[in-house]
Amino acid sequence: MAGSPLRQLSVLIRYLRGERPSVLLLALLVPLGVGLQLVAPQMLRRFIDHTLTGSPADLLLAVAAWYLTAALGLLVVTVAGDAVAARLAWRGTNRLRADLVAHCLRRPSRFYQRHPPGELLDRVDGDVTRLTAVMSALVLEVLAQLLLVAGILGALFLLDWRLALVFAPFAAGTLLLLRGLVGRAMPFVAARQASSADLLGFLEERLAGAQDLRTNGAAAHTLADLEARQDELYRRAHRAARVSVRWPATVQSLSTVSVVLALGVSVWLHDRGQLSTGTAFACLSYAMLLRRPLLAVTTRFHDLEEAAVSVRRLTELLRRDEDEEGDGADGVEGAERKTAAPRTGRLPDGPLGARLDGVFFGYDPGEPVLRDVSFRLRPGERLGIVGRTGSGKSTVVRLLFGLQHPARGTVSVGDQDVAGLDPRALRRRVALVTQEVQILHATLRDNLTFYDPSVDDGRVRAALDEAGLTEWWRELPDGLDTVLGTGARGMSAGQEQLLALARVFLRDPAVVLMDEPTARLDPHTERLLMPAMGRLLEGRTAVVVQHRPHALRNVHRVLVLDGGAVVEHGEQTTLAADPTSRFHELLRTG
Ligand SMILES: Nc1ncnc2c1ncn2[C@@H]1O[C@H](COP(=O)(O)OP(=O)(O)OP(=O)(O)O)[C@@H](O)[C@H]1O
Repeated sequence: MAGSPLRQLSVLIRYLRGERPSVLLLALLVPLGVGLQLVAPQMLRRFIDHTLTGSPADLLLAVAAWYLTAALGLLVVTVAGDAVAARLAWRGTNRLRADLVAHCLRRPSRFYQRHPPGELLDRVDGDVTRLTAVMSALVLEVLAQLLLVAGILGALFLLDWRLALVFAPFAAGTLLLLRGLVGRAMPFVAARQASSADLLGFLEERLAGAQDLRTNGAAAHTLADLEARQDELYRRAHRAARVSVRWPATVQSLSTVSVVLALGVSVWLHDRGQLSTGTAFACLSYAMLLRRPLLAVTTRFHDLEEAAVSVRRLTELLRRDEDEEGDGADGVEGAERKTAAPRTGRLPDGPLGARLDGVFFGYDPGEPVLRDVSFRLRPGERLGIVGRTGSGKSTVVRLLFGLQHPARGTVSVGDQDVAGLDPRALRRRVALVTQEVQILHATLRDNLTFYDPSVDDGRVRAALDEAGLTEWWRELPDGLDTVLGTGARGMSAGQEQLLALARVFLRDPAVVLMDEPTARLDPHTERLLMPAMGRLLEGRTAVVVQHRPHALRNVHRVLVLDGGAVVEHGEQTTLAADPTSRFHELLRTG
């Protein structure tokens, strides 16, 4: 029974820390329940023997009363044990779930590329819920049942040592067989669970993009894809079930053998006058009782193996892979980490400049995305970056925001190397606006303050006004308390983007990074956003990435990237007026 599933499950023990009273109560209830189950056949034995020997009625009544008391006691103990175990399991798994969510929140973007939301949901909720059921069953059933097997053998020994001699090898053999079987189904269960997570990831992705799929006529293909994945899941689930069902069937047959054995031995000893009728009956009761723990443990195997696979998947998710995923605290991709030195640097108050010096960078080794990129922005200066798709524009922004670090060269903000800055300190002074805006299912206030109660409503209102959302938010039914997001009040794409700007106004950063914030907006909405963007950039150092060069406004200088290299860099007005410049050509060709 100390096979691999139980070893896997032992990692859960740390989530039960602080639950000592409940664990102690269970440690009391489990043997008590086992004891009560063991005394019942003894009562029966006495009752039968007293009946056959013509004992007085009040003695028989007393034995019957004790039998009933034991049965009632067993009921109470079982219910109490179940309640304590369930509470223990819920508290433990809640801690595990919180640990997982905290871990996911610290992971860098690459982690989310590797684990789509559907798959994470399957782990954080599906796997953890599976464990809730098994954690209570594990503590109660497996321990109690093993104890019961030992107790039954002990009771048989007390009845007649020859009975124990017959049953001990049988029980030991069955347990040994079970031990050998533990873990056999795990690879199949793991394959089924992986397939199920894959299906959930697929569903989440396709449902999120339902509108695009429908408008582009890809619905039929999605359904065909779904069918293939469902078939695969069915095949794997079927295989796992086939392997898992073998063991209960084996134990069921062996249990039947044990009852026949009990009958045979009891009748033989009874016939020879060496066993009273009551004792023969008690022996039969114990043989029947022995089936229960063996069968329970066996049928629990399936759950145990499922849980063990879930634990393995969760441990894999929780494991920190420094080389691949960064240190988890700052969202920096580890492969691009330039230095392992602690990032504790702070930025000075007041306006900040920004610069890149001879920066080389690649997401994958041997594939440079930026090549010797340099520029310098004085405090309050604004740079526009243009270039074709894939030329490396967003990557420059990601480097300045500290999401990645260069392989060679230096990226600095406020004359400090970003690689040495505390990420939280950096993000207090540098803000990033992209085309992706996440609206939380929370109040308008919380959507701006991110649950920081120290931000007063006056500042929140001022930020909304500066973003040009005055009319909109004043018409909301509950003002700042109006709940936004999924299933609540809907917002247009332009309003969402303005809300993203309001978040930045509220933080009042020294440096603003804009990565194509208007890319998903139509030209009309884009124009509506321009005044707010102008106000946000005013007086701040900024880098604005634009795919469409004509949309580039409010910048002093322009940098043109091509294939990761700077091919042009100069004053926006000068370059726009020079018909030989790349910027002029981009403006002309759009
Ligand atoms: N996370 C990533 N992992 C691997 N390669 C990436 C990653 N992000 C971007 N790239 C690659 O790096 C190159 C530059 O990408 P980047 O997003 O910086 O270009 P861009 O100029 O901003 O493009 P666009 O205008 O389409 O947004 C591209 O070839 C892209 O495929």
